[in-house]
Amino acid sequence: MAQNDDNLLKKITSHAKEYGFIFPSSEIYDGLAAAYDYGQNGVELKNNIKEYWWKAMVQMNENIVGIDAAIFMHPTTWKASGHVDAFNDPLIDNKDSKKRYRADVLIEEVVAKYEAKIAKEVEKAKKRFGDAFDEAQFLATNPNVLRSQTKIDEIEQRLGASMEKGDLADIKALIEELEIACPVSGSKNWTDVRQFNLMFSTELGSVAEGANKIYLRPETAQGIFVNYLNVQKTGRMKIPFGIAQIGKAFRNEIIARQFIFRMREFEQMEMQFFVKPGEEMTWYENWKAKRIAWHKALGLGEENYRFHDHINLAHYANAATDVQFNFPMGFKELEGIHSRTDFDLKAHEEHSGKKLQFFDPEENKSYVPYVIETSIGLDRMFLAIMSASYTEETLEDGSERTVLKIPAALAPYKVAVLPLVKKDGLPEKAREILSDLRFDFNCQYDEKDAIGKRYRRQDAIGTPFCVTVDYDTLEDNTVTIRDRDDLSQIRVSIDELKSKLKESCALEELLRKL
Ligand SMILES: Nc1ncnc2c1ncn2[C@@H]1O[C@H](COP(=O)(O)OP(=O)(O)OP(=O)(O)O)[C@@H](O)[C@H]1O
Repeated sequence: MAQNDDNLLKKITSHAKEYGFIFPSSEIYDGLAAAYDYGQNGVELKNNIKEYWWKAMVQMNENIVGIDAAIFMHPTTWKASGHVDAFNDPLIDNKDSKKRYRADVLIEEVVAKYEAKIAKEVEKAKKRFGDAFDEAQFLATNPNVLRSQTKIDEIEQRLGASMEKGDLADIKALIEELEIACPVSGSKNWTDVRQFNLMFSTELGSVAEGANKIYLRPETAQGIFVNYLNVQKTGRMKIPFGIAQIGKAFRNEIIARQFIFRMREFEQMEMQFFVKPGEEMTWYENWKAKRIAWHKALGLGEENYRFHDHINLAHYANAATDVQFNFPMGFKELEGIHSRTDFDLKAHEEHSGKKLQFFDPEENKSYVPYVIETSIGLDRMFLAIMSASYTEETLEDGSERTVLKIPAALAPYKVAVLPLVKKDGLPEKAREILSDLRFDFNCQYDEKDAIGKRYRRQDAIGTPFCVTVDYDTLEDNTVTIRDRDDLSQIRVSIDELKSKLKESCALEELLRKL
């Protein structure tokens, strides 16, 4: 996959719409900015991603359980968590174009340009030195690379420190020093930087009853924190233990764009792992390793992942990293792993006046646990899979195909059953096979058009296997299995069809790799 490939993102967006994965929300009214609906194939892929995550977290770990908390929470929750006072993004307007930007994103784009420069130098050197090329050595010694890297470090340190302190004047100063111009007007005529709170608010109850301002949760984590003792007591959980949750979150992002990468309504898969104070760093490293293994087991290409450790930490964290993925726009955050200390639980103790301590029978004392959080955006995971899977190929016979090489276990449909022709008892035989397979797999049946065209339709939605029923099937009870990726075809007896398909597309195979 090429970096910074706007064209690829456009292709994925239109493919996703054309093949029923993602539609713009309320499209008949010209859509709503940055809101999307998942279509008939999209919802299947999304559910499969959820299942992979849920099973890897909850089913495969005896000390992790799940919950499903309400989106609306008592408003004091968000005071305690710091979101009311500090869940802000710095925004800036260009006075000439009247366009609004996130000030930190404008600065990060300069960093991305230096990163692209480094990548270009590496590419050039690779071509020049061939097999003798030592990338690590090159990165550590090449003067152009070192200059760019120093610049990146300087900018990131300064931005991180100003964001941490909320020093808006310095963020503006940095924009001026870097001579950042508005991409629309080309001018450097900027307003001051202002804070903008990202939480959506609404009112609970009718105004007549005395309305109460409440928020749509901006993260699912707080629903876990306020329930941690309920779960611990009723589930007889002992530290260390975790609580997992999948659910919607809402953020009034200043600029929501890049398809489903940044939306105002999105879904998170979060897990909070409660540990003994002092043991958090061991667990932090442990979860980093586990989460990257979960990603890599999908086979989307190990080179597409990297960790980005935070130098400047949020007020609640004592260590944090992002799992970045090589999206069409370059490497960007896909998941965050944070050591959140006891910040949240202590804050909820203070604001609620309730004790949130765990009694540790081994130590014979009570304490507020420390927390390691893993937090991944479901929609971003969806986009990661779509970007790594989207492939345009020219086949041996010169024809073109667009194929989604989605990991088989996550594909919306695992198998399509296709009678070679629509007569002579083949459709009946195909339906008989289908009626048995559908207990184990999400299947499609298609008898319309020539077989080649039907294969293409399945390629476009990422179905890993097509089972073709032909005249021989009626004679010897065998069918052909066609592989989406290498186009190989094997003949198998109908009796072994299920087990053959299971070998390649059962979620179990993925989970066993972890
Ligand atoms: N607006 C959004 N749209 C889609 N997914 C999101 C959005 N904001 C956050 N996420 C997802 O939720 C995960 C955890 O949220 P977290 O608060 O750590 O994100 P973040 O650091 O604010 O993300 P970013 O820096 O990209 O805004 C992110 O890794 C991302 O996958």
